[in-house]
Amino acid sequence: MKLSLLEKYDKPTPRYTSYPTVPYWDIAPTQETWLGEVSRRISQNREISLYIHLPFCEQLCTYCGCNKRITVNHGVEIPYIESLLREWEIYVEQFPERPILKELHLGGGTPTFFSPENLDRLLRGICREVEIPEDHAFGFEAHPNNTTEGHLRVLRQNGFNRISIGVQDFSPVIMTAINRRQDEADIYNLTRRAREIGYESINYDFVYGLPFQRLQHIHYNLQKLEELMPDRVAYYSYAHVPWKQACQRRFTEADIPQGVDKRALYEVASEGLAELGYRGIGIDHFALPSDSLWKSAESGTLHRNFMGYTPYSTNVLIGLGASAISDGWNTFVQNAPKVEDYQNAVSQGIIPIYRGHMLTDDDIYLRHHILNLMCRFGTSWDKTEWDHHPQLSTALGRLRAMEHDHLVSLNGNSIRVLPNGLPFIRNIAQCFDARFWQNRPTEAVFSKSL
Ligand SMILES: C=Cc1c2[nH]c(c1C)Cc1[nH]c(c(CCC(=O)O)c1C)Cc1[nH]c(c(C)c1CCC(=O)O)Cc1[nH]c(c(C)c1C=C)C2
Ligand SMILES: C[C@H]1O[C@@H](n2cnc3c(N)ncnc32)[C@H](O)[C@@H]1O
Ligand code: MET
Ligand code: SF4
Repeated sequence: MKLSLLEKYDKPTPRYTSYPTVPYWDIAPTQETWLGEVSRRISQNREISLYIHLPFCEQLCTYCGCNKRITVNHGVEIPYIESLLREWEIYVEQFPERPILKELHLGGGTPTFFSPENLDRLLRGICREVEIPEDHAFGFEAHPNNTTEGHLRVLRQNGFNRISIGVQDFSPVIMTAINRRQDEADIYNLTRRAREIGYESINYDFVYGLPFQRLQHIHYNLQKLEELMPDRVAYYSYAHVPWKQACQRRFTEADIPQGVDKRALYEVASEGLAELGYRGIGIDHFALPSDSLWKSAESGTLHRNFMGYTPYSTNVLIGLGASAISDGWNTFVQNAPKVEDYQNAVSQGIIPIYRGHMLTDDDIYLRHHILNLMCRFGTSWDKTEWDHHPQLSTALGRLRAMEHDHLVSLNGNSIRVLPNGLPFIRNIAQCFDARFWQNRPTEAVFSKSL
């Protein structure tokens, strides 16, 4: 990659898991409005997705950008499960019909911090109220150092067919640098057992740009990938957001690969993955051609929400738990991030809406183009849009500079991302982010785009 391009575009940029992005949300709906909206959408179409946030971890990984709570006290498990079930009950009381649960994701923190028995109790409580279709995608984030045979079995019995293993990097020196205890043998065993028990899709999460990470570490990861061949791989760019995550302040900037050095890590990883037969999907995702994510990318039905890329686009995504985000297509809400605040509110029958947003017609219009760019690397419009959406010509004005840099090609009524532009897809999508350009942040909010 040319240094000049990298210097020009490697700026703080949203990841576009939503539009508008979270810092630009304005007015949250009331609980009544939100539940009314959920109910209205389910009466149109019963398919829903569910995200459950399980925030506890025993040990703090210093690179981590997620909402987590570190504790070794497992006494927190049962009260937290009770809160989740209570929150679910608030939703269930409002459902006009029995929803069809198409997608279920347990994220964290560390879902496998919870005992298999407690997870079983949670899932039975959830699934009692829904229909589960034959073609469903239930997955969980598994920490290799504490996922047991018991977890694999109990989750499989509850319909789970996907597992996402947090590998991050195979090299012990990198694990030490980020204060993460994890054994290569655990990843091997977990992968093998998950296959034997019947999980259909195994994903590995990796991160590039971690402190002290060099090309040799990426090559080592590729060697392990060749042996283990998970169905999917996510290779995330390390999001360095020390203003938000105090734990990241333990790294000095000099320890963290940046600029061309960081970019080279990704390029070696993605070339290596291609040689192993993986296909790139959107940003930072790869899948074998047999995997549903690749099939949906091929057929143009790929979708992106708060959980990242997904083959499904359901009517409503409900997020349960501290900090969880719900997406009702025209309305977003996020729960209180602090565990205590979340639990106190729920115990009083209140969904702790911490912030949210009701999309305007302009937001909905611009999101359409941003989703097309993030999922399909191009977007188009028809003539009438010019008259009704003045933001279109403003966005195209911004894209001309990128055309000059051979990142995109603009034709009468469409744009297409060129191969040179793929690394800059977040920057390209940002041309349509009217809220960003109207009110550019004066302080650090987003991680850098590369
Ligand atoms: C599957 C688990 C989730 C991951 N992220 C989210 C979930 C539910 C939710 C989420 N992630 C971000 C936002 C901010 C809003 C937005 O960009 O639209 C939300 C609501 C972005 C984000 N994610 C991470 C960081 C440090 C940030 C903020 C800074 C930035 O814009 O980059 C960390 C992180 N979490 C997840 C991933 C894959 C990841 C980093 C690559 C999972
Ligand atoms: C859910 C997944 O999010 C990724 N993840 C967690 N924190 C960060 C960060 N700061 N930057 C990039 N990726 C991160 C890990 O790969 C984890 O497995
Ligand atoms: N906590 C688990 C891990 O680190 C899941 C991914 S990080 C949210 O492996
Ligand atoms: S990376 Fe996973 S285990 Fe580590 S602190 Fe973050 S959520 Fe917890």
